[in-house]
Amino acid sequence: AAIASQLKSGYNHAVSALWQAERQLHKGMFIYPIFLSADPDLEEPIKSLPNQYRRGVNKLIPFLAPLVAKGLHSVILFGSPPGADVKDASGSMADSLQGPIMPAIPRLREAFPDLYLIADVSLCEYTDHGHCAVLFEDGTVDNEASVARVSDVALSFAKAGIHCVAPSDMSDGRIRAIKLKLISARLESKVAVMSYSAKYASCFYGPFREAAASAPAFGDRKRYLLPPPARGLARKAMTRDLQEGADMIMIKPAYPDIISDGKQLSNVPVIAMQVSGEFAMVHAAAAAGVFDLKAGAFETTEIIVRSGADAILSYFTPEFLDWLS
Ligand SMILES: NCC[C@H](CC(=O)O)[C@@H](CN)CCC(=O)O
Ligand SMILES: [Zn+2]
Repeated sequence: AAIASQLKSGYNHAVSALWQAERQLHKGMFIYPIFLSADPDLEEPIKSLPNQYRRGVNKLIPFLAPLVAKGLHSVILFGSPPGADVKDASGSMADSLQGPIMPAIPRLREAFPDLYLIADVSLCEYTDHGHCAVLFEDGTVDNEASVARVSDVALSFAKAGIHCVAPSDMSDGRIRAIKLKLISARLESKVAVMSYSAKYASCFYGPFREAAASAPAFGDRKRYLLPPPARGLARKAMTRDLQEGADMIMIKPAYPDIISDGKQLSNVPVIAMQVSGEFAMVHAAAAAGVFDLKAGAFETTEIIVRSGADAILSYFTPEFLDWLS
């Protein structure tokens, strides 16, 4: 019994301590969130998100080149729309050739042939009401119209050459609708669907909404994003999206228990997003002297990976490309 009680021998060296980590951080698991502007030459810092910028494609390509050389494997594109004057009820700028995403996809594919390109599919940056949905007159979500619109946007991105569409709207049935449209376009084997399956009505999205001008004009997202105390609903949403054909499922914010549940339920990659507020909190804590920034970035990310995440959307991606060998 005394012998079994000895633990320290198992991690008494950096190498055996490394082996205690069932899952290792590596560059290939980082997906860098990009705020893409419709103005091709724009490059402006985002106040609420340390070291993050809104960029047009002409500035984004030279910015990404050294990161790709350092081992960046994937980016996810979030549109930051040209301005409120072009927003409307159905978010028509989302997949417009005058919008931020459509013109950039072929440019990025050509500039970085090996980079895995993901596009967020959401309407909130483009709708005049700021919701990730199409609404009825009374302001409630019209699920059928939302599914139709979101799946059309996903198909547009697919036709433009994106590798993976990531619908973040949480409309019921949008995964099946997107899959069917990809099949009808003969793109079902070329374009993956990464479903934001367990997306919560979290307070941790604040900095993003400032970055992408995507805050709801009225009300909140509580009627279509999951209530933070919910756990069974997340399991139900993840199971449903997997049955509808999701190639990967995403959890956001990066809640460890929900990531762990997702890993149990899923035979495909489980992706976690360390969202803007979680990222900004690490910076704010480090600035307040609570802990060293690098230590905080590593530990919060290692917790996400320990919980089961196979890939992570992280605003710390550029730093990890330097920190990881
Ligand atoms: N749909 C895009 C914005 C959405 C938050 C929201 O619903 O407002 C998240 C991305 N899908 C924000 C992510 C973040 O905060 O980093
Ligand atoms: Zn949205």
